[in-house]
Amino acid sequence: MVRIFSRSLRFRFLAALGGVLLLALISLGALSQWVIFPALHKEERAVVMQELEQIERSLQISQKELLAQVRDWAIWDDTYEFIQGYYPGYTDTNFSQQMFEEMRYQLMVFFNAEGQVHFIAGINPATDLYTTCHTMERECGWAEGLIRTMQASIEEDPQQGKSNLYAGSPPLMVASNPILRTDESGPPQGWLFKVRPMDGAWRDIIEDYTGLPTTLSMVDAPIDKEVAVTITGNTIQAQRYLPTYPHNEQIELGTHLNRTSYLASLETFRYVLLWTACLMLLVIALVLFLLERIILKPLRTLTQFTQQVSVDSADSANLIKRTDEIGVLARTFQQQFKHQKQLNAELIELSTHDALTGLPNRRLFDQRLQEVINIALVTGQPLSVMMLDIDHFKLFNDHYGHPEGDTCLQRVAQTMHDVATNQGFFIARTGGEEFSAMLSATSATQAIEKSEALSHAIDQLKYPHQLSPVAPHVTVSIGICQFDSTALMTPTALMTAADQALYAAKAAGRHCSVVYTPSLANTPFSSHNTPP
Ligand SMILES: Nc1nc2c(ncn2[C@@H]2O[C@H](COP(=O)(O)OP(=O)(O)OP(=O)(O)O)[C@@H](O)[C@H]2O)c(=O)[nH]1
Repeated sequence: MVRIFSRSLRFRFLAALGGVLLLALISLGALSQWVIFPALHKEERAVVMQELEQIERSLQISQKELLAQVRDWAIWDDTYEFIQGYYPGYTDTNFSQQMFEEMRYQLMVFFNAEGQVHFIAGINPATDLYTTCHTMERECGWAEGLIRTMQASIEEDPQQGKSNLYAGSPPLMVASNPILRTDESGPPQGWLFKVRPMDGAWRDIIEDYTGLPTTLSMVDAPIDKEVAVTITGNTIQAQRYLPTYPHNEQIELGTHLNRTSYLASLETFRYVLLWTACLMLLVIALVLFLLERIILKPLRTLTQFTQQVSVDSADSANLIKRTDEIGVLARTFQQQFKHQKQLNAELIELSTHDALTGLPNRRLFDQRLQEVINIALVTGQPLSVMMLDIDHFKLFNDHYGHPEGDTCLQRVAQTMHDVATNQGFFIARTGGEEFSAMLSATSATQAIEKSEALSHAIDQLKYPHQLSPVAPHVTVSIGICQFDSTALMTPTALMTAADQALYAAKAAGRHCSVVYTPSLANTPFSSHNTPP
């Protein structure tokens, strides 16, 4: 059963479809895992990196702005005079805590042409007190470290005119420029440094400007990469590691992005994926249902139909009525069946009937005889058989010719058939001009009556037989034998006995009926054509 199912069209189709479906689902999963999800993630990284670049640009703008401011002060004749000691009122006129706070400066340092401190102004980050000094001692001691770094920078690069980031808490933005005349003629008379803290206020400005969350901190341990992207829970962070002067520390400038929208698109995609898979399953289920209804079920019915299992069922009737290919096939099969049935019937007729007379032949007679003997044995009813032979038929043939002999055989056979049908017994042509009859529920005495009816009917034909010494017309001799159930006669023995009775009839002058008696047992048979 399992084997038949596994070979069936339905199973093979289901297996193939299952395979295709599995493949499609695996492909969908693989596509999501290795193409779509990474693409979404890449896009998310690109977005956060873009935002970081925006913040970096703002930082650069901020640095340029500070540089522009320091340059503005450094290339100013007042400053030029001040650094040479010609303008004593310069500091009173131009410096105040308010100016530092408005400009968000932490420190301004003027160096003379020898690189020595000329003037310092700044707000101490520890005390928030505004101080001005001419040396880096006492009130301005807090700035000493910074000032030494600036001096090292001047020694390293007297050209200055640049902006650097200095390590610190908070980190610092430092811009410097040589002090020159307004027309920038002549050698520099010193250097001016401006320091702006990159504190919370600075971050707020950057955030206002970019609209992006910004983080800024010193890196504890050095990191050997310029940029990093990390994901923590629902947040993706991007960090840029900026070097500080004099290149021994790093500032981490970063931004972060809430992944809600990314996770939402991921969720939407998964949802779409799930629904696609469900839809695929639904479509396949629908296809299978339609396939079953439209093709497989009719095919099954057609198969049963072709196997002749349910030719007459309602399903088969519906099958015949169909207008599609299956209907055409079913009608073709039906025609074939009819034709085959007809051929079979003709074949059976040919194999069991005599071609000349149309009467049953010996084969059918022998089959029936065995059956009626079995019935007689069961029911105990009498059974008789007859053997009939046309008298001097050789003379008939010799005189009238073989074709006329055939016609005579047909007329005699038809007459005997009519009588047999009328009297209710079975008759067959079992030899050339020899016929045999079997009479169920008939004793030998009753059989004599029927044999006489047969003989009389043939006489009535008055079929001319000029050379017959018996009569001027065709006559028959008949041998009769009743089946002896007690002796358990075989069909052959029964017919042999009837043949012996026929021989006796021939011997008795023909045109008569003789019933078999045991005294005839030694009579030679099948020689009813021989007695004179
Ligand atoms: N026309 C024709 N003759 C046949 C056919 N079958 C057998 N015969 C003839 O029937 C004849 C039988 O002859 P015999 O066996 O000598 O018997 P008979 O001449 O009838 O003599 P008895 O039987 O002794 O009366 C033969 O001449 C066969 O040729 C047939 O189909 N057609």
